[in-house]
Amino acid sequence: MLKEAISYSIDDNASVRVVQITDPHLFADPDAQLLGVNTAQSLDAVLNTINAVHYPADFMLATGDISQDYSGESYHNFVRAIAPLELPCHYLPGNHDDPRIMRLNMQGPKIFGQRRILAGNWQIIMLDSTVRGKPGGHMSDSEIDIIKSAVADQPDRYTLLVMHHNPILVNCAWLDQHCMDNGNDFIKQVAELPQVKGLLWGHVHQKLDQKHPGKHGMVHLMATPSTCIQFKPKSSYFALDALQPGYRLLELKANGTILTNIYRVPGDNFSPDRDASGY
Ligand SMILES: Nc1ncnc2c1ncn2[C@@H]1O[C@@H]2COP(=O)(O)O[C@H]2[C@H]1O
Ligand SMILES: [Fe+2]
Repeated sequence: MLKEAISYSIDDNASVRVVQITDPHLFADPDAQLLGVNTAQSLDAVLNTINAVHYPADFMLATGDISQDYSGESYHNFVRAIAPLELPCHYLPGNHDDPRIMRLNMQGPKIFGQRRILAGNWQIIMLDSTVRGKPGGHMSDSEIDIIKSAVADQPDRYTLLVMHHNPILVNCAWLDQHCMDNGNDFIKQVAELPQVKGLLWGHVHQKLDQKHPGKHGMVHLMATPSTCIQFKPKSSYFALDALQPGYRLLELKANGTILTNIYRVPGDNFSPDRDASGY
């Protein structure tokens, strides 16, 4: 595993620029909807918005729940949808992805499932927080071992840890039951590593930007809106938000700091069924 890293030739004193999209929940059927939103069309709208802002990204991170129906075709639809951006795409599984079907079908010259990305002064580690058959997550000891050996292998690189599930609660009781169930312990362990500068995830279909006091400085904690339906923040029961689909841009600077923000599709073309009680 460790040797399987994808390297980008980016100068050590240059920033690494990343686009993150997450939770597209695609179907084999391009006309299918999730709670009233055509997820293929909302993904296209996000990708068109990313294209329009001409962010000089080096690569894209796709952080899970690529599929909603576990079909191989849904992954082919994803690969086809992102092709016009001509960006390398690194992916990891969410609770709605079957890792085997995902690996088999997320195929293309610029599609990567490798665990490690080396770029500029940074190492990005793609983690699997899924628990087979469950919506909630867990960061296993073997995943934490991957982090520790990757950091030991590249001790002079700043490190961004990327995963699907939220390691901290988002104050939505209905949703927090599906969090990473050992998130506190996970954060405690990785905050001990001076190289770790940020944790990035999806799953909660809403924006979150917090700082966690690590042993060697603040660690960014970042969640990114879905490219389809949005969950209403701080709602104890299942509730959708009228906010539009979104994505995140990150600039991983050569000095280890992270500049980042989330952005949303303009207009209000995507309004979900607000009476929906779940899926
Ligand atoms: N009404 C609900 N109550 C609890 N969980 C739900 C509800 N609706 C959907 N979910 C689950 O919560 C998960 C959160 O986001 P996911 O897209 O991973 O998949 C979702 C479903 O598995
Ligand atoms: Fe999810």
